[in-house]
Amino acid sequence: MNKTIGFIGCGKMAQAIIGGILKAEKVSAEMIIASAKSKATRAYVNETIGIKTTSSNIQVAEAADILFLAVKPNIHQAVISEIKDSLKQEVIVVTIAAGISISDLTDAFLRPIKAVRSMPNTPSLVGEGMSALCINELVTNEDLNEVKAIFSSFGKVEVVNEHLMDSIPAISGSSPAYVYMFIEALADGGVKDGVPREQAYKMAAQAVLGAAKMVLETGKHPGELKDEVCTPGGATIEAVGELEKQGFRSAVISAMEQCTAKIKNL
Ligand SMILES: NC(=O)C1=CN([C@@H]2O[C@H](COP(=O)(O)OP(=O)(O)OC[C@H]3O[C@@H](n4cnc5c(N)ncnc54)[C@H](OP(=O)(O)O)[C@@H]3O)[C@@H](O)[C@H]2O)C=CC1
Ligand SMILES: O=C(O)[C@@H]1CCC=N1
Repeated sequence: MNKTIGFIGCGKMAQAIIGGILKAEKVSAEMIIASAKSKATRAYVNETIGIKTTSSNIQVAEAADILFLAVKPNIHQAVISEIKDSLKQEVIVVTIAAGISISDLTDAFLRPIKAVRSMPNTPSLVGEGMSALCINELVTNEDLNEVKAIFSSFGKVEVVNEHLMDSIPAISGSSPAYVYMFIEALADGGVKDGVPREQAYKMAAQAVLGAAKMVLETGKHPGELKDEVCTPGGATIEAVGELEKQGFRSAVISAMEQCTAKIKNL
């Protein structure tokens, strides 16, 4: 792709996206430019990821054909005020910020812009991201295909109606955090029984990866796949019974409700 991709903000999520794009060889490092607040982040990104970095958000805005806003939601508005007069005419602006709506974006620019609201996740770094997108009416089919090509270079992408966007972080944007907690807990349980910690992490992570692939590749209902593991009268159903007793599923659903409530208030 022969487009300059700009990132304003280059923290954990932007680094995962840039790493994913570069690994997929979709865009070369010279075509990506990012700004960050601290010298430490700029030096780290420049040295470890190999892209150009700058302290000037305006420099990024002036260069970008596709401009990612990858700062926290609470400074989104200030960053847009700073760059709004420096954009290329046909730029596509992509926010990754949780809770920032298309109308928040377009209102802040004070002129019609091509706007994409997205919710990616950090597994983008290893090419296994899950991103949801929605667009405004100025984004053409060609623009959308270009944006989808970028997101699909580092994982899967779904276009959704904007009214669902506040619910996506709980499912796929934030959920890697809970999955890591689950992997840690599985490993701790193994360590408790004497399994060496490194082996326990590998076994737990591979079991999660394999189970996820089974859902995606067999097309079977997760409940059916669970039933296939539960040998009648065996050990797994004992674990399943205990998880139900401890409120495993309702804990996950309540956690997601908290996550979505926070997104709506960011
Ligand atoms: N982390 C995740 O898993 C996900 C995050 N998001 C969204 O991504 C966005 C960033 O989150 P995350 O990467 O976790 O946060 P980070 O704190 O890691 O990154 C924020 C970045 O913004 C930079 N920054 C701060 N102020 C400015 C400024 N005035 N101008 C330019 N850059 C600035 C920071 O610079 P410095 O490093 O120097 O402080 C940092 O690089 C958020 O809106 C979040 O909702 C979306 C999906 C998943
Ligand atoms: O914690 C957050 O607010 C962001 C949104 C999704 C993941 N991280």
